[in-house]
Amino acid sequence: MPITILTVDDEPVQRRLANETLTRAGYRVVEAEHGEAALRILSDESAGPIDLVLLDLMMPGMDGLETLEVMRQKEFDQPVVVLTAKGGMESVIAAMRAGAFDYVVKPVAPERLRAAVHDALKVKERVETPRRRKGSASNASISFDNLIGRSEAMARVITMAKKAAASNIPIIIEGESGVGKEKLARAIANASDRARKKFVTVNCGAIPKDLVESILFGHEKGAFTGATERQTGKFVEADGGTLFLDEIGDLPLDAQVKLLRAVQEGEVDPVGARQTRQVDVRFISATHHDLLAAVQAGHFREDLFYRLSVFPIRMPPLRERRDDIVPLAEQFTRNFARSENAGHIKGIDRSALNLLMRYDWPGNIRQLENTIFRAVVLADGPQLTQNDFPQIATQLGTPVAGHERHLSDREDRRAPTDEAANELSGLRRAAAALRQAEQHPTSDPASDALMDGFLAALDSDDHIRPLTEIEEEMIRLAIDHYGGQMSEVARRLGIGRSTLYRKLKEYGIDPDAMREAG
Ligand SMILES: Nc1ncnc2c1ncn2[C@@H]1O[C@H](COP(=O)(O)OP(=O)(O)OP(=O)(O)O)[C@@H](O)[C@H]1O
Repeated sequence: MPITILTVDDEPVQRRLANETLTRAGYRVVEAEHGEAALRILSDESAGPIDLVLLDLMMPGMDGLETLEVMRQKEFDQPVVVLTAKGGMESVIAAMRAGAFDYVVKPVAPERLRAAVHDALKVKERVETPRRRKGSASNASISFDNLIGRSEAMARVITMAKKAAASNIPIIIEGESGVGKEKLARAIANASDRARKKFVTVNCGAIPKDLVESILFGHEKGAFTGATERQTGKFVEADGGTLFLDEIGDLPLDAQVKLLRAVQEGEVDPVGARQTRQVDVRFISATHHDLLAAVQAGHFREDLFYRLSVFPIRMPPLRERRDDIVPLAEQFTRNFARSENAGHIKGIDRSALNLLMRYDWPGNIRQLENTIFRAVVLADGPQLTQNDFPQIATQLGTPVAGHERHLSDREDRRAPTDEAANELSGLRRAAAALRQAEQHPTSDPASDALMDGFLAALDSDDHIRPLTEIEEEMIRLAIDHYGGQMSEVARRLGIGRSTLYRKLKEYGIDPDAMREAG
């Protein structure tokens, strides 16, 4: 079966252009003229599997972003490349946040489209290969020693978790999705005296409501229609070991009653069984909800809450422990370079690390891990650089610089594309950035220049800017770029530290204030 791409665009001419390029590259193409039609095709099994979706963002009715969001809710996990008109950066950023793999600007240059599709399919294929992605240590070897936690916040979490590991008290780990709650739970279990016993996980949010009891507590053969075999519940499975109740806040109220009994008495009643069964289980629960608020709203039983949260541990999101970003990124790079046979990648450079440090990571460590995976699979050079993170660069407002470079790595530079021909030159772009800053007086032109990682050479009237202004901006840029490490700043600028400090005074630059404003 050839690889199939679904192109979704309300404009027939655009569809035809994209289809020609894709068909010529050997793909099978299926078309939809709006979001609803695309979702119908994705749900229709007789239409055959769809490997990738090329999605226009601007469409009447359900637009591209809405379509992407519904796709993700319905768990259609095909990579999505979005199409945008020039100037549609806001919706591109939103689409990237919603999980789009890449974007291409209309009019679409054939090489650019082919490169985006090729890259997306390459990452998809690697994700789907059965061999386990080794970004992290395997479950059995997870210990406090291989948990990365250089930040103070994470060091506190680990100290608390070590204390909890020594006892048998129920622990609840609170934190956003992807912060590492399960990983911490495993480290606790592996450091406890139950280390050699089972660690059983239940995702309470993923169990269908009418199966919760049977999955947790088990059932006898014939206990209900469809119970053709006896099933040992998760509690019995974990007997003697640790039971990890993930997303505990999603447990339905009636299952909470039974859970309370199991926690209090150490007894479970398999569905349809005549006798109760004693179990010896250590509980670690996790939630991304505010469980106390759920108690107050009547969605979670107060008695169960107090039982489970004897020892609460709050895991801060990655954006509150930025010191962990660099060691995590370095470790993921090393591990993926090994597991993905990308031995040519020796590490990750400063420019990339600086970019990753500036991003907020709404999907936390899991998102960072996936981002590095994608970069390792696609990078050609010996080091990952900021150009290998076009998605992050786009969301940070540096799309052109990041993306353009990303393109040029893959395109024939001798044959300028329509898109390349339409790009503004560096100088013009710098002037445009400055003009934009003028139109939004709250934003400071210098910091805009910092954001974009380049210095504007022209002012709003297209005249060359004075050297002193550029020097001041360059110093600010360097402080930002090297995270406030002043000896590095001086070295890179090619001046002595005392000259640097004199200039800071002259321009009224306060590196500490800059760092805090971060
Ligand atoms: N300290 C760490 N060092 C290295 N890798 C980590 C660390 N914490 C988490 N990870 C990795 O990040 C990913 C997400 O971690 P984990 O599944 O534990 O998060 P979670 O908070 O339980 O997520 P969810 O709430 O979505 O279930 C995993 O692949 C895990 O191996």
